[in-house]
Amino acid sequence: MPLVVAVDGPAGSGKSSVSKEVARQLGYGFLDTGAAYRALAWHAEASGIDTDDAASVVSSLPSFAYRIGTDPAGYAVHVGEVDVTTAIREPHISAIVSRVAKVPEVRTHLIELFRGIMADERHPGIVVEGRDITTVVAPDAPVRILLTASEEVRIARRSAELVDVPAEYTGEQLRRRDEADAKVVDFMTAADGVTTVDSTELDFDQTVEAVIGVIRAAQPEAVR
Ligand SMILES: Nc1ncnc2c1ncn2[C@@H]1O[C@H](COP(=O)(O)OP(=O)(O)O)[C@@H](O)[C@H]1O
Ligand SMILES: Nc1ccn([C@@H]2O[C@H](COP(=O)(O)OP(=O)(O)O)[C@@H](O)[C@H]2O)c(=O)n1
Repeated sequence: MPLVVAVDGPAGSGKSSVSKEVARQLGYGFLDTGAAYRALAWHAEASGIDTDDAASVVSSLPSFAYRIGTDPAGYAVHVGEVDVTTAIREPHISAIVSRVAKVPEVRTHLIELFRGIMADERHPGIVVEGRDITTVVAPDAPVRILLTASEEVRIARRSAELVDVPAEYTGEQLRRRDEADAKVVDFMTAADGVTTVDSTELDFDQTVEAVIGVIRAAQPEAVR
């Protein structure tokens, strides 16, 4: 089993970009778990399923042919033969993803898939990021981090990525999604043994350094 670095946090805190860069610098694998929930929402929509109906969402699981690599340099997400890497980031997917993520059968199914990917990892470590990694997916991970930032900063970061979308819409959507997601798992407060990294006042490189610092403190032999 590789060394697991578990990272949770709210939308726009930097989980994905920071975890990917940490993995690259340490020669580890990287797993973005949110991509699977997004891809399932995409798949349900593409199959003409009503994402408000939990039973229909569950019925789409057997045909959900999900593939994601763990190489931080070659990040790509596929459903069957379709490359959905860009499509799953679109605002209309962000708007419906919480509906599929709250279905217990969906979570059980995807958590099993994540654990399989972690067990198969060939790099010496893997950085796994999402909402329930430190508490449910890998509660025994030797390094567990909650990556946070103020809501204002998180909205500003997401808005900077979505230049064609009005900032008020992006802000409202991010707030609404965090609120819905927080009813399913708590990713706003650090569980016992989880170290908080607050990136509000840090730039990207400083945040990467802070996360590597937490890994170094917990596992000195893992980081030269
Ligand atoms: N500490 C930081 N300072 C400035 N920008 C950051 C920082 N961390 C992440 N970003 C940027 O903010 C945006 C959102 O980060 P992302 O990794 O997608 O967050 P999450 O996966 O938590 O939603 C990205 O454009 C990323 O490059
Ligand atoms: N471990 C996880 C990861 C994501 N998710 C769900 O997947 C959605 C997309 O996650 P994401 O990490 O891509 O979202 P961002 O933080 O990048 O905006 C979240 O809004 C949650 O509904 C989850 O329920 N559990």
